[in-house]
Amino acid sequence: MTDFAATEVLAAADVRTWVDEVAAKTKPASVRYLTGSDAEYQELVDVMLEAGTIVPVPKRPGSYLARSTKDDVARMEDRTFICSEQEIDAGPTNNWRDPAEMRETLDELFEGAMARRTMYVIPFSMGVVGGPISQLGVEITDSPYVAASMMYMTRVTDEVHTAIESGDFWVKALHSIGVPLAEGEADVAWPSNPNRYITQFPETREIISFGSAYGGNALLAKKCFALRIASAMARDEGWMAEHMLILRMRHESGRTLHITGAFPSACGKTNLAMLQSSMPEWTIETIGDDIAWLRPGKDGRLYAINPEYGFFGVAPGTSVKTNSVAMEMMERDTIFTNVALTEDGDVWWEGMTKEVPENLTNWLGEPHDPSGDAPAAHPNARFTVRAMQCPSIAPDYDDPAGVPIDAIIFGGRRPSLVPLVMQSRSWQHGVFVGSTVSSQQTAAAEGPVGQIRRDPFAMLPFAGYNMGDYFAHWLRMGESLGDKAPKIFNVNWFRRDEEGGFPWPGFSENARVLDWVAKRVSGEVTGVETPIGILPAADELNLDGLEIDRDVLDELISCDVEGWRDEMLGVSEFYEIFGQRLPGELGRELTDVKRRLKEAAEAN
Ligand SMILES: Nc1nc2c(ncn2[C@@H]2O[C@H](COP(=O)(O)OP(=O)(O)OP(=O)(O)O)[C@@H](O)[C@H]2O)c(=O)[nH]1
Ligand SMILES: O=C([O-])CC(=O)C(=O)O
Ligand SMILES: [Mn+2]
Repeated sequence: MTDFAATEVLAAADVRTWVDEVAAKTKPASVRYLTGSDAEYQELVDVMLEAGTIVPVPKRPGSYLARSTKDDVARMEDRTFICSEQEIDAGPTNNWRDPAEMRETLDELFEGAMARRTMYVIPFSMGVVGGPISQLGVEITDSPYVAASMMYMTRVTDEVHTAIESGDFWVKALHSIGVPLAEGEADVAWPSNPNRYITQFPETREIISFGSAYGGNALLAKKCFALRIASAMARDEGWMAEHMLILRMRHESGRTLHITGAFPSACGKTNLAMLQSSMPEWTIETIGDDIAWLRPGKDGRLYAINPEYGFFGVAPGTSVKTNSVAMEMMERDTIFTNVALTEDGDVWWEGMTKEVPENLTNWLGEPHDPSGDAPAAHPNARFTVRAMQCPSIAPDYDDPAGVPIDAIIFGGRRPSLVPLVMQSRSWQHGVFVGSTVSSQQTAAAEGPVGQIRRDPFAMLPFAGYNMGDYFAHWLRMGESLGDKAPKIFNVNWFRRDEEGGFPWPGFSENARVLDWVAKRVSGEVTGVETPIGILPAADELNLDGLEIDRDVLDELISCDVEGWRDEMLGVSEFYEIFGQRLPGELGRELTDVKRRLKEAAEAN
């Protein structure tokens, strides 16, 4: 059954055992081990071209467009399960299933699931193989789209087998689109099964995903491993797995700082990571755009790596004006998913240019109707590209030791109330701030777009265990880091004015906020103490060359006491769901904020 001759990969013995077991159950026509070569990538491309899964994008060498079905365009949070032995260990924010029951359900679904398909075995490393913060995994999938995407997003290499053979830990990640073919049955361009399960078994560190081929549901190294499984590993082993970008700020004086930022899906991580600074004294280097693994180093500081090898970014809204770095990065060797196609063979999406080109083919492959409401590209259309193609990538972005973090920034999409930037009073207060992050929902997940929900640490859909315990883990990390802990901030680029516009110009101008963060880290500015945290004093934000009304800006950096008192009622309600698992420290922080707000209200 197993077709070793095809690649001559000497797979690690326990990988082979697992592969044989899965193949015996799922009954693929053949098994193909990948080693990460260009020839293999080309082979996957050829398979997909033949099947109609992708079409070339002639204007961009080595680039392709994949069109999914209408129902397989985003993460599906209601089909995502944490299968811990005890329900309480999944916590109130996760869907829980009993692991034995879940396995039984999946066992049935996987029976013969890969019939007449090729089963790909993909050894991958998150971080450089052998790095002190790195981890290994093997994904099995019957989707060539998933296999090709994994080759861009992770380090696919048979060195993984050598490391496994020498005893290194690895994660099993099993995926099937769940569409076996009957004898002679023709395939469709985007096969997927509407009966979907994205399951994580945090205790045995396993992932099993069925039915969907969409990124977050199927590229199992990403959200399933690097966040859900890794967060559980990190809790047990004293490190952190976070939904964070990582960037380096380099000042013309030579000073450098490293910052991580946790914003919910489609709330600006990729854009901030690739920021083109509007302040000439600062240059930004990209280290990661979505996931950070952090570990205390020998010097007691917190070090972060980007475990990924590529970017799976949101296309709509990306333009030469908003993110020229990303636009340049996508000029070649990019897999686009669910974008529109122009008449002359280029990709297009809403926000890419002001003018909508004529005669677009929309993401469904149909003629676009410019007079209608439907967008040409799906709002969660994505690009997949290797990190090294990014013009702003830090030359040492894959240093296995990571970079020492000076500041952590939380944020979300809040049309009102939440100021442009704020610093927490302490690590503990920062954990309170992170635990209360909330944001308007975006198209990155199925569900109502625009509704505000709590998304603590931007990890609501990604914590692999009880979120109350996750808060406690953050508090513990702060205790052990002591005065070497990064400073914690909160930002909001998404305030709206009465016309629905963004009063803060955002994008490159966010450099001005990073500049204030840097000055707070060095102690060059003092800020103003308010009940919710430290806000910039009126003259502390550098506004040189920026056209913004002073009153508008003042409102963006003020504390609306009454608004915040209401907000804290919502936080109290949210905290109740954690019961006994809510760390006492956070309850006390909430009481303190409420008291400070009350005092401020009475002083007025
Ligand atoms: N108004 C405004 N929009 C922004 C800003 N930064 C990003 N956006 C828009 O927000 C959307 C998502 O931005 P991304 O940077 O891709 O978000 P992300 O957090 O990386 O998203 P995921 O890949 O889903 O994790 C895009 O349409 C951006 O154009 C900003 O500063 N201001
Ligand atoms: O995981 C995905 O599918 C895309 C992504 O980055 C997110 O939703 O945060
Ligand atoms: Mn992103």
